[in-house]
Amino acid sequence: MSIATLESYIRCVPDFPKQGILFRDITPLLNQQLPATIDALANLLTDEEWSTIDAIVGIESRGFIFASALAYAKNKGFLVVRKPNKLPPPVHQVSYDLEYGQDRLEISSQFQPQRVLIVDDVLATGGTLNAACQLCSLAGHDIQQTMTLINLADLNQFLWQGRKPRTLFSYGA
Ligand SMILES: O=P(O)(O)OC[C@H]1O[C@H](OP(=O)(O)OP(=O)(O)O)[C@H](O)[C@@H]1O
Ligand SMILES: Nc1ncnc2[nH]cnc12
Repeated sequence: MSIATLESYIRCVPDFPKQGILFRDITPLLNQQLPATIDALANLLTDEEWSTIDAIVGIESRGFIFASALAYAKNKGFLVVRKPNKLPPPVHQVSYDLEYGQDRLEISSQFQPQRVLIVDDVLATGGTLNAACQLCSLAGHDIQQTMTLINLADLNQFLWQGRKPRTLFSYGA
């Protein structure tokens, strides 16, 4: 399955959830092409790169879909970055800006440091992925790579320690 064919399952919805936002609806892709999408995401890293990863960090909530499926496919551990007041203590917290709003994210501080890949569905302004990177660092994890299904490249120039995220579908820039 080509990347262009997979991309055709993403629906563009103007002015959702607010005027001026072009929302990328991944639900048709999830319904029709989830296994092929997970395979394509897994192929964004080489076997050598996968060998450097102990656990995949998923960002609530759409990030959980891809991160947990990748953890299963690549036989890796799974860690969660969650919205506020969902995780029991002890946690680390970071506040950040969204394309449409403000939020806070948390990670558990109960786990030993691990070599991680951070995964989300969409990279828009980069606030969420940046917050997840900060949280992983606070928790002592070693960030090997970041990955998103979609990069809205007009809205960010995201780099973590000089490295670009791995992305399947990039729009703009
Ligand atoms: O790059 P940014 O501007 O930070 O935006 C990207 C984030 O926005 C969406 O999350 P949302 O908070 O809507 O949560 P959801 O996954 O629960 O729908 C999306 O799933 C990303 O996590
Ligand atoms: N434009 C967008 N489409 C889908 N999810 C998003 N999350 C943040 N911005 C988004």
